Amino acid sequence: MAVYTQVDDAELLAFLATYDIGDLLSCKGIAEGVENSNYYLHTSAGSFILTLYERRVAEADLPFFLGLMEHLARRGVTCPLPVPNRAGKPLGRLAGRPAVIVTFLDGYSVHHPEVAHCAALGVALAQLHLASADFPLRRPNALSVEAWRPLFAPAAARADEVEPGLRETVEAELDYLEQNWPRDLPSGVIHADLFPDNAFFLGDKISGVIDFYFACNDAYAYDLAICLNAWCFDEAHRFDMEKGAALLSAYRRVRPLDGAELDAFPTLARGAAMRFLLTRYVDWLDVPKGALVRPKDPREYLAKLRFHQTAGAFL
Ligand SMILES: Nc1ncnc2c1ncn2[C@@H]1O[C@H](COP(=O)(O)OP(=O)(O)O)[C@@H](O)[C@H]1O
Ligand SMILES: N[C@@H](CCOP(=O)(O)O)C(=O)O
Repeated sequence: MAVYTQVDDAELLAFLATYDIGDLLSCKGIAEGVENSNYYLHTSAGSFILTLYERRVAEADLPFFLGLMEHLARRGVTCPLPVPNRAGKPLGRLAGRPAVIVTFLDGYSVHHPEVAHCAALGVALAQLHLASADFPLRRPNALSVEAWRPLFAPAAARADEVEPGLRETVEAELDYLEQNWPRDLPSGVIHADLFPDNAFFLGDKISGVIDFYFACNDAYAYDLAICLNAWCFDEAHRFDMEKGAALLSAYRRVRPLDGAELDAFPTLARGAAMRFLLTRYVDWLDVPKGALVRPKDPREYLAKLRFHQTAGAFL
């Protein structure tokens, strides 16, 4: 359960009194997610999500994330909308944390996506890229290739506790990625964390996308590579060619990839595996005391990285 910050009742009621969202009927910590503290709020006016932003979210970036959700919603991408408080502001403070209330989205996330889900995601991702193209704010990707070595270095000595040989694998791969990382690909605002738990479905159709707190400006094809890794491997971490083909061809029907994006894709897929391997690895070693959270296994992304190191081109 991702609840890092416990909110006491009196504080919560005082916070909710600054909103026009009816009377509180129930408030429950949410048993998913790893980054922020999320609570499900049921009020006399409906359902909402209360998010308290934790260690990886810089307060200065919140106008980008909240503005992006409003921008995408205006362009037909179903995503949560920040609810303004009585003073007209979406952002408040609760239990010492920046906090927002957003609208609740119907739908469910699929734990084991099928081919049809991957195809639907490909369309939704391409539409998201087109819809965000004229979003005026910018946020560089704070977790791109330049950030990976500084993220790993302080924790490198403990890598073999997680998996023998992990340190050497990561260091050699960082050398490769730093030398070969593609630049000047078509870029814009990307979601950067569109995992199955962040896409909601009703039937085979995507009903909404959540969790824009890693969104940033970066290469569109990198976002596609992140999704390929997150959606198109089976539970034993083996690549599923049919799902990969479904995701990529559905994406390309809405937003074609150019030659440079196709050439770069294998390296982007390696980088996308490295990025989640590293954040999972550092989180695995450092679960905050008292947090109700199930850290995600870095070895899943080590397996995906190893696949891409040997797979070469598959587009
Ligand atoms: N707007 C929303 N509507 C419905 N459920 C939501 C919404 N936002 C978050 N959730 C629920 O909360 C969980 C955690 O949210 P998420 O944004 O992924 O958290 P984190 O940033 O901590 O990873 C989601 O998996 C989902 O079940
Ligand atoms: N998707 C990331 C972790 C971020 O968690 P999320 O619940 O916000 O998607 C991973 O799987 O490592």
